[in-house]
Amino acid sequence: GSNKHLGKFARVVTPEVASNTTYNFVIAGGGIGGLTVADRLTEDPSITVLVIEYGPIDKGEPYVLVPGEWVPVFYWWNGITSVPQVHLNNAVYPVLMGQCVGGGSTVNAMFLHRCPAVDYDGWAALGNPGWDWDSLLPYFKKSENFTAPNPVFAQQSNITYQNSVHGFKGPVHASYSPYTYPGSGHWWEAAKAVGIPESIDPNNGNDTGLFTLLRALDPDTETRSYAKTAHYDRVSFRPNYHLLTETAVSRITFTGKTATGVQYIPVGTTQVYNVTARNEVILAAGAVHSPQILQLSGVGPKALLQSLGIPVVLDLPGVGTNFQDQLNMPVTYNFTSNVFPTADDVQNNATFFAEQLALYNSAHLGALTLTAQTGNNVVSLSLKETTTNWAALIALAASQDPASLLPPGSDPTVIAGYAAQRQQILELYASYDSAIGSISWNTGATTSVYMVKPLSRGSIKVNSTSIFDNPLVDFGAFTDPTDIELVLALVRKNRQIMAQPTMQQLGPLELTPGAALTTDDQIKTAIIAQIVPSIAHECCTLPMLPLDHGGVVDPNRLVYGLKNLRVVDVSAWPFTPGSAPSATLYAAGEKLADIIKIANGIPVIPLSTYE
Ligand SMILES: Cc1cc2nc3c(=O)[nH]c(=O)nc-3n(C[C@H](O)[C@H](O)[C@H](O)COP(=O)(O)OP(=O)(O)OC[C@H]3O[C@@H](n4cnc5c(N)ncnc54)[C@H](O)[C@@H]3O)c2cc1C
Repeated sequence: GSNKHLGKFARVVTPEVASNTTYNFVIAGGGIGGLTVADRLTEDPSITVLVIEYGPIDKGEPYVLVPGEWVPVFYWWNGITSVPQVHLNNAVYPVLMGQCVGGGSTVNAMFLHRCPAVDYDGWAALGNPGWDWDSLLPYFKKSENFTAPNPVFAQQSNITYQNSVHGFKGPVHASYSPYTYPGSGHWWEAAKAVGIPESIDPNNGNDTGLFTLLRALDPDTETRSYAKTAHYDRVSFRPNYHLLTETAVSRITFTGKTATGVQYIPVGTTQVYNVTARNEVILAAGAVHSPQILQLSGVGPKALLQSLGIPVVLDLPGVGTNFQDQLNMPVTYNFTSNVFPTADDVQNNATFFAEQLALYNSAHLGALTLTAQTGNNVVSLSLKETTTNWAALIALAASQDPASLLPPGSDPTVIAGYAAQRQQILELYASYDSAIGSISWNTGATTSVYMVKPLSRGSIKVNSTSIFDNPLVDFGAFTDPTDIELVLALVRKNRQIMAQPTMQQLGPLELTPGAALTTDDQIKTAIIAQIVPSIAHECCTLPMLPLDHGGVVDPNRLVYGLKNLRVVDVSAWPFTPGSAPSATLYAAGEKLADIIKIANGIPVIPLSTYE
């Protein structure tokens, strides 16, 4: 590896230094959850923390820092694909995730959005006190450094916001790109024309309606704000915060049922090291790899572990179940009279790109302040706002037998938890405040139709005893027949928006799925062929649910049946809430740091300090 032990204040350590040190906390994975918690725990100079991250530290390349130069193919888990998706013509799909310090936040599309309050309330209702909206809101504020847009620009671009729901002293920058493509106004008016209300502020607990995207963007430089800058660089003077990069945590070590540390292997080597965690081992390797590490450590469904000869520490049936993502049905167009420029011109028009790059470099303005390939506006829709057929779709979902939608032989506790979740989700389907989908036009050839509240469930299962082999990733896309109907409803809603006069002025011709496809069956056939079952919002594979509901962690995120082992990443969510994950992960990381401090007798800094 290329790590060096850089001296007294530098915290990037070698494998040898790490293994010769005893830490209070060892964190597996340096993404959003891991770095947020590491930062807050090391506020106390007497507490030592080691973060072990599989990937490297980025070098501040333009494709990381400059939104308009973003391409999500660097610092990622290259080469992981799903198992064939039975309900998608047996196609296989990439599994996009970040592999670097900062994890997904280094490579993501920078949308920084909270989810609907009722979704978090739904988490709490499933047996998780403390995870409702009211409990999370102070932590959302603590995590955030919100900068209001220039008032003239806000007026021109339909941006509204409520200062009362935002935080102004937190480490993660939240701001609006100071540029809007001219086509945006056409789409905004079209969405209004079909009756979609303008949102006052989609981060106030109701994220449905029509709004402008908020981004994880430093407004002084218009560069990415991410877990590395917010929770690592910002505190890089702390000698008690160690980071070991390009190293895989290969398993958790136990004495009896107590986690005592981890084993790790520098990537590209076979050398195994051990490190001790005096207080806790904290899992933060993301929704695919946290369950992989647990299973390799002997914690998971007994039959799976035994099939690979892994000694069983604890038979815990929920580990690796309940896998979810959100789905994207891209709809593409030819426009006969679109307005120049569009998001596509950043990619396709070298003259426009050069102009915009010069503007960005000189004044931090222009199209490169928007994440590549994206526009600025989104509509987020409840089921009732999506289709008049909503009651029939809820009835269709209610008529399913949960057990028959999970793999044969699923544990009864997992089935019970799935049934409880479905009941909760059906209530959310009936609510005007919870989104089932979102639609956004990039101002050029593509509209993204996201279905964000699936009922289908997949799984993560180890396939070998080596951390360096990919686990089997099954999205389980469309195992519940309701999900495709929801996508269909969203595709039809998108057509309604495109049919409005202000969009018709631009002359859109739908290329895919294609204007010629008009019947439900025709469109559904195209959805099956063209939908992407992931928008890199993988989650929920070590769910925070009661143990008799297939849960893996309790509301304090401690793994059931074991001591000193906690989960702080996206894998602990019970079900996917209706927007993008990162804002929630930053807030949850802040909350979990307080939970961990209290459990370990470490003084907590009062939340009021951050208001
Ligand atoms: C291309 C892309 C676009 C996205 N767009 C958005 C967006 O616009 N808005 C949004 O909110 N979210 C977006 N997301 C999702 C968001 O970034 C993730 O949900 C989030 O980063 C998950 O946080 P986490 O802490 O759970 O895990 P991660 O941030 O994924 O961190 C996990 C870390 O653990 C490391 N790791 C894995 N295995 C091991 C091991 N064995 N040993 C040591 N380390 C290990 C990984 O390398 C990774 O760095 C996007 C994600 C991607 C990939």
